[in-house]
Amino acid sequence: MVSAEPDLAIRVRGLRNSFGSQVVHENLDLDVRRGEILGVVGGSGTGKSVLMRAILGLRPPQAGSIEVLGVDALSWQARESGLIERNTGVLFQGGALFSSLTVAENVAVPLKEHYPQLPADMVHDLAMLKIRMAGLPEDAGAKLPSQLSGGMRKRAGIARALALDPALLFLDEPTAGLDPIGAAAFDGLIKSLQRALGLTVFLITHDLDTLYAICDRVAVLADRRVLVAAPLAEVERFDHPWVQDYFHGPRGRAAQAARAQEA
Ligand SMILES: Nc1ncnc2c1ncn2[C@@H]1O[C@H](COP(=O)(O)OP(=O)(O)OP(=O)(O)O)[C@@H](O)[C@H]1O
Repeated sequence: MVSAEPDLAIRVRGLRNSFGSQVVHENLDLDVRRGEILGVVGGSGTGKSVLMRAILGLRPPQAGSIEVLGVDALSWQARESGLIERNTGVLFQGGALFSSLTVAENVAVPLKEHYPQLPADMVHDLAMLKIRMAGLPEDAGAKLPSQLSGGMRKRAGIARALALDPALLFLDEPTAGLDPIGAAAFDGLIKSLQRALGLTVFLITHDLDTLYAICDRVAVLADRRVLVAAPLAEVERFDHPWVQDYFHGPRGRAAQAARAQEA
């Protein structure tokens, strides 16, 4: 069960995922290093979310191996022990908060599930701490998700993802639907949390600004596998039509120019 590569937070080898006759991944390999923010990009339908769900153990693959924090994620021991679940926080697309619970109650859900013996006032205090860490005002805790703006709902989702003090954070298109200023602020939050807490972050995004602002490396999904996983400068030079369109099309050029101006 102990990994031969302790600097890797996630190690995927030979992954195959399919739905009926549709093969989404074939022989896919990916490494995520401890303490990095890895941006995961690719065209729509290339299987970014399916990959995240496989790593999280939500949908077993047809073939391949997945190690998370040195543990074989596909083994029954990993599933039974809840070890990976306790060490991972997830922000799904749209936030996936319970609409009938307040923000504080939402953040308390994983705490109550994993630590049922914790006294209620301690659960509440911990939930409020995570809410503040996510950059929300104190009074957001008592509100329902429907009473928050889209950006605040995403912060509430981050607060819940941090509830169990995870080592790994999974974010599925965290800035989708945010205005550029809100998106930049959210990028800043992810980066500062990653630094302060030493998190490893697996970040699915279509947002070029996010890639340039906070990602240490970028993995590109295409042709059913990870084409390249490397620092941006290297990925930009990768010879593949999708990569060239994405990074050197009008939006890619704009994101690069914005970065150059800030530097
Ligand atoms: N439960 C499912 N049943 C059948 N097909 C599915 C299922 N989940 C995903 N797929 C298919 O797998 C492929 C990859 O889906 P996925 O959601 O991972 O793409 P994605 O890269 O995250 O796309 P997007 O950028 O649009 O969110 C798609 O063709 C999708 O239709």
